[in-house]
Amino acid sequence: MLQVKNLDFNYPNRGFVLRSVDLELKPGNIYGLFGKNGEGKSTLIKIMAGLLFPKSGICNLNHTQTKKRSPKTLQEIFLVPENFELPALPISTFEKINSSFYPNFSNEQFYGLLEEFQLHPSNKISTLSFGQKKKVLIAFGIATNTKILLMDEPTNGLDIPSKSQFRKVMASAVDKGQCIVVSTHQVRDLHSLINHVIILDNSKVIFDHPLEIISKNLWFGRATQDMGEVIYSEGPFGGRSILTRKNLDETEVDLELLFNGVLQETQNINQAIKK
Ligand SMILES: Nc1ncnc2c1ncn2[C@@H]1O[C@H](COP(=O)(O)OP(=O)(O)OP(=O)(O)O)[C@@H](O)[C@H]1O
Repeated sequence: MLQVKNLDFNYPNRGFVLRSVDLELKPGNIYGLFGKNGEGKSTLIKIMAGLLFPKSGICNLNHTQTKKRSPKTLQEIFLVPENFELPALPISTFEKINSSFYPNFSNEQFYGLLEEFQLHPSNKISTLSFGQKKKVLIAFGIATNTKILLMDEPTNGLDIPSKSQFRKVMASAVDKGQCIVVSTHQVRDLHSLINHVIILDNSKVIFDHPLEIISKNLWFGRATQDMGEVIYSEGPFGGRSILTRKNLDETEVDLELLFNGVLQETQNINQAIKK
């Protein structure tokens, strides 16, 4: 569905932010996009949304380059950016003006989500807090039912109850055939939500695997000496570790541990997955 091939990108007069990036994003998946500060997550998401153009290589949605910004392509992509400005209008007026750009927009879904987020259609957007504005945009983004839904740090600005509300809404409200990309540092907020992990480091994609394959091949937890070879460990012996799974019972993927492990032991972890 969304194909990124041999993509390079740099801002004017700056070094490369992205180099030789290859990705193949498929419908029905929720991708977690991780990377340290400044590794290019927002840049990649903006390229996917057709807001920035690659220096070389391609980013295609269903064989059409997003940089061409054709209406047919743009009506199938929605981006919830990290920072944004919304007009000083009641939420319902914002919906009426903007929903017409998205042929699969569902009013019912949008107003249902607003209710879930305890917002009223008559609320004037300019009077809302940043977190509440973000909820308006998240609800709107989900209700667009676009083929691609891109979310850059969606839980940034949400309070603790709203973060679990976000997970609940995402799990139940998103179309199961959609392709969703969520970039965040708050890996715990994506717990039980994503089913594919992408990690950017040093301008490159260094990890790109489905959660199912990760949990099939890696073991996460506090290891004892007889359990086998530790690939990555945090703290002294007995700290949280990643092991090759072999005959060990399946464990839940610890996203934070995986992220730290991949940054330190990129090759060994990728090898353990490909064995
Ligand atoms: N408009 C811009 N002009 C020049 N350089 C930029 C611009 N926007 C971002 N950069 C640089 O590009 C690099 C990647 O930035 P980007 O915002 O994509 O990273 P990120 O992974 O999303 O970071 P964070 O996790 O901090 O949000 C950084 O070094 C940043 O300084």
